[in-house]
Amino acid sequence: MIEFINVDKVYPNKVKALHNINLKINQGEFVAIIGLSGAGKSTLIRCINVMHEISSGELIVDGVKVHALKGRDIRSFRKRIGMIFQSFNLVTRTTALHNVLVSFVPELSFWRKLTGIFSKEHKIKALTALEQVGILDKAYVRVDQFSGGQQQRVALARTLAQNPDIILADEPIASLDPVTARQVMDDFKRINRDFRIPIILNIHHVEIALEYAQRIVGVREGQIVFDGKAEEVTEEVLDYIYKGQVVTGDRRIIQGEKVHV
Ligand SMILES: Nc1ncnc2c1ncn2[C@@H]1O[C@H](COP(=O)(O)OP(=O)(O)OP(=O)(O)O)[C@@H](O)[C@H]1O
Repeated sequence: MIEFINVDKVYPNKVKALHNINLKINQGEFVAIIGLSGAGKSTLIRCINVMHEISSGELIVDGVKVHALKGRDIRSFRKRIGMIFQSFNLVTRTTALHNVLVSFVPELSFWRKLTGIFSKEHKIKALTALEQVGILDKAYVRVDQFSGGQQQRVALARTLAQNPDIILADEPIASLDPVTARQVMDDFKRINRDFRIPIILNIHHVEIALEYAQRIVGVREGQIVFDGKAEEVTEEVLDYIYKGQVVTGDRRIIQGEKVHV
């Protein structure tokens, strides 16, 4: 479980990106974070794997007090969390298989690092991960010959090969066309369903978020202003998340509760 308790994040330039975040995400959930550009979505996600440190409050992941981790403990904690980026972060001049194998480099013995020879076990794990995202037949193709969607699938395979406890994705479909974006979202959904890995992603495509995620967290100006099921997200809720307006005049929705104003 991921738990934010009264979390604030203030960047060194004094921008307060998160204000008093209280959020619990359970095993197996598929959560989409939505909100305007600059609302704090990336910051929220990146605090979970300590790419950004929280400024105050507590962040607890599967019993680990993440806010108290230091040095080597941060590095080993990060290994348990898969991270997918908009830009894929692949080594483009090499094959899909090699891109997945690269994720095993930190655990190789000195001579294997030196020779670049991966074990049979690592190769099986890498090929299995490529099969899980449906591109096993392209294992030996260089990724610079891949479409954006295929590249994102390689990135997902690389993450899966690490057996992550949680998958975070920061705008994973932002640079993909709508058809390819849905294929990548299908992969996320299948992985979430088959392995019960919680998936937390931030996304600008609201209609895709509502189609795929079970739970929607709306962020505005660093605060959670909506937290509820995808089915509960109406036009009115979207107006509230994106514009701060209460369209029908009598309801305000804060963290899943409907508060009369
Ligand atoms: N490294 C940083 N240093 C200083 N300020 C930052 C940093 N990263 C983000 N910010 C600021 O924090 C606020 C939240 O940014 P964040 O990137 O989390 O928003 P976002 O909702 O993910 O936006 P987008 O959808 O455009 O990616 C913004 O005001 C942004 O300018």
